[in-house]
Amino acid sequence: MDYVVVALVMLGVLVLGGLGLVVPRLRRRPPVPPVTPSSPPVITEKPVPEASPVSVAPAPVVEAPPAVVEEPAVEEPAVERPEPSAGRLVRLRARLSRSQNVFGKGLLGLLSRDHIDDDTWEEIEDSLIGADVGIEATTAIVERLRERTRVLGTKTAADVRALLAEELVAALEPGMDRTLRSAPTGDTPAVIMVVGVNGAGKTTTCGKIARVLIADGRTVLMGAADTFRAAAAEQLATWGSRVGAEVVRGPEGADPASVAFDAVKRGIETRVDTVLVDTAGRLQNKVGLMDELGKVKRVVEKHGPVDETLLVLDATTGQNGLEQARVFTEVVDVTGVVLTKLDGTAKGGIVIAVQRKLGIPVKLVGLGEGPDDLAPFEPVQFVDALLGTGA
Ligand SMILES: Nc1nc2c(ncn2[C@@H]2O[C@H](COP(=O)(O)OP(=O)(O)OP(=O)(O)O)[C@@H](O)[C@H]2O)c(=O)[nH]1
Repeated sequence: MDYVVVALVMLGVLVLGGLGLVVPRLRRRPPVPPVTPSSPPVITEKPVPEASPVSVAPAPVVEAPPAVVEEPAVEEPAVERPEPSAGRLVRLRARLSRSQNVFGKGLLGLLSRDHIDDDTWEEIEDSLIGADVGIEATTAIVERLRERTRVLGTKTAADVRALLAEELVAALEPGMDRTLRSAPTGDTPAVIMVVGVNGAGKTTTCGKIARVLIADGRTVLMGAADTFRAAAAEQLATWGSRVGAEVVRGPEGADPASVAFDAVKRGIETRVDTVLVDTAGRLQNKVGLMDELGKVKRVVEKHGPVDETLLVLDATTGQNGLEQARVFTEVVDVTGVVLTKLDGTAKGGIVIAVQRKLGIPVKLVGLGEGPDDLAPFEPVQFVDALLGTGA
């Protein structure tokens, strides 16, 4: 019996001991059974917690299209702030690199020779003529240089550079008035007409001038009186919208004089400082078209005098452009020249020829296709750029 009691006690101890071992183990285990049923969501959740912002995003993104923040951006085509006009020639001086080769390297090299004989002087003349300075101006420049180098006994490169610079600046007639008459008279805006042959860069120049004026604090309106070429009005409208300038245009083929008249009328009503009138390109030998240009001017003058008539000349057309220019000056009283595309030629000397032939100041120069690649012309800076730094 005792044995039986002892065996039962031992059995009880064993059972209790076994339970004591098992229960703590069960407790230590992660609560697997509850986890297992919910494991599928856990798996999704794993990437999801990190990914949730993204995967949640699709929902708002669906709404995003209407809310696309681009819409307001489309509404207000951020009005640009053009670069100030001051210092542009200095900034763009490298654009004259092709001309710099002629003037800076070529001429300075010749003039710095130890002994300048007649052949060298002829080479110097050829360089100037090749750079479109024109025969008359070249003769005058070389004569003065010959005399001054002889009298002064100039030898050093720096002295030669200074002499050449002086002569080129003198040939550019620095005393000419190059201010752009763009200031209103009382309540009447200044009117600037832009004329020239086809493709010289008139529309582009109108847009660039608007930017120059706006940069200098003026308000501007443009009239698209180039009604031949539908794209011209479109082009002008684009230039205008970029700087917040109103553009007045007529239907395609409309009378350019009436569009120009309406533009000035609108400019007076809205009290802008300056009205720019773009005209269609025309060949100087087309009498009808030249008469039409005269008419545009006369009609605009019903509002008051035209303050500035700018002739746009393509510098790459060289001496040929001068004949065209002369005819324009006869039809409309040209008050200033804009020489475009000087960046694309080695013939920067055309500036000298233009002024000498026409007796009209070059007021602005185009040095590239960029919106702010138009610079007020300044003889000393221009010559400095032609001769290049360190030359
Ligand atoms: N490289 C260079 N290109 C220029 C310059 N000025 C204008 N152009 C380019 O010359 C081309 C003709 O310019 P437009 O302004 O359309 O000429 P336009 O005189 O109005 O032409 P029409 O209305 O057909 O007579 C364009 O491709 C301009 O980008 C400049 O200074 N440098």
